Amino acid sequence: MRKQSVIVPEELAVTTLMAVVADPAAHHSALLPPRSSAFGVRCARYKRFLSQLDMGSGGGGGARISAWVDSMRASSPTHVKAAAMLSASFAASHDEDYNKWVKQHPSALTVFEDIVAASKGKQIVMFLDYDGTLSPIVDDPDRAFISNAMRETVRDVARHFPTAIVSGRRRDKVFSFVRLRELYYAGSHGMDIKGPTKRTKHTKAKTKAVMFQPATEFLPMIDEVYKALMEKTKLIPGSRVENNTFSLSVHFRCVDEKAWSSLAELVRSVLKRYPKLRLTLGRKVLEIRPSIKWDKGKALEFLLASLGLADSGNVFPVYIGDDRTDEDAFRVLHGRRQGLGILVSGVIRETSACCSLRQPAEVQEFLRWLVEWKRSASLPRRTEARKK
Ligand SMILES: O=P(O)(O)OC[C@H]1O[C@H](O[C@H]2O[C@H](CO)[C@@H](O)[C@H](O)[C@H]2O)[C@H](O)[C@@H](O)[C@@H]1O
Repeated sequence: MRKQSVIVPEELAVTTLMAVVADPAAHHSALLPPRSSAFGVRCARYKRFLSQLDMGSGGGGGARISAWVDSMRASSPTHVKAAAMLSASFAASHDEDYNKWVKQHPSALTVFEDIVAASKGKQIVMFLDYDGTLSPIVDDPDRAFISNAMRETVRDVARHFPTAIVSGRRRDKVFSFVRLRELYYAGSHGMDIKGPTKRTKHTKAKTKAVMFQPATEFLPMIDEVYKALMEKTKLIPGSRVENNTFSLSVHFRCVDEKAWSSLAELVRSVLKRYPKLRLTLGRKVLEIRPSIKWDKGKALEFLLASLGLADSGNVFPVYIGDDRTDEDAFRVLHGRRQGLGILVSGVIRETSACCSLRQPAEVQEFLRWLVEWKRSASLPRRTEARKK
């Protein structure tokens, strides 16, 4: 039995401001593979899809920023509103909606048997986001540690399937948390890719050389903006700028809501001079990155190609992520009609993922099940081989 859910004010505030500025392009979410699905539950079709917030700093960017600031103000719940949201009637009606949503995006644990049936005969490739997926969201980005148990689970996963971590963070920072050399790492939202430095049965010698950085020309610009933001954000208590090498994160998790608009204005004023950079919104974080056509979805495609699986019909990529930036990868899977996107969320979210998991603990459970399934599936084969 799944736990009852209550939407938290933070999620509501961010979701509301996203709704105001997002691209209302229609999009359908469907279970993959959509036609030959072996899954018992079909995903619903969404009326609208909130594409990733993209506030280019040039041209109309200013107007869109104001919309963002306005919606931020409008959507920031006061304490009274927050208390009302947590009232019994709010919780009950939200639970009803949430249960409907979960029917459309079933728990990957509930439909586990269907997932492995759909992957039968195919090479599973695992793509894992880091923050909010492998580690819980915490106030201090430098302390978003992965647990030892999760690390061991990911290590086991990598023994059985080619595995990549795809993160908005700096590649070396993610590596310093995860410390598994047998994985692929795609940092800076996929703009900094490196293959495993430890050989596994999935990583042939040549994959060691995998290295791809499509945005190197932006490094001086990113560095300049980092310095400017570090200086200016000193004025906003609780704000924090993180240098992710090919992108920057301006955190507002610890900023008083009353100062959000000042922070947004300040970021806008810096970015005005850099039309080649764009701004997107994550979980209480503004992400600044080059406006090149490269994202986590492209990184997924690049990694499949590096594994020699780009055009294979026999590949089953599984992408697990919690962030809006992960939607790019979910969309790629949707477009390829291949594999499975799993959104990590305990609240209703518009997504192109087919399945859901509520939190990192459930991600770990799912990964463990996958390893167990793979081990037991290869047992008879191993026994046969020993007999010969
Ligand atoms: O792609 P991801 O691996 O999910 O990285 C996205 C951003 O994650 C981090 O920020 C988020 O997690 C922090 C720690 O829990 C939290 O304090 C923050 O509010 C979240 O937005 C990371 O610090 C960013 O650089 C990443 O871009």
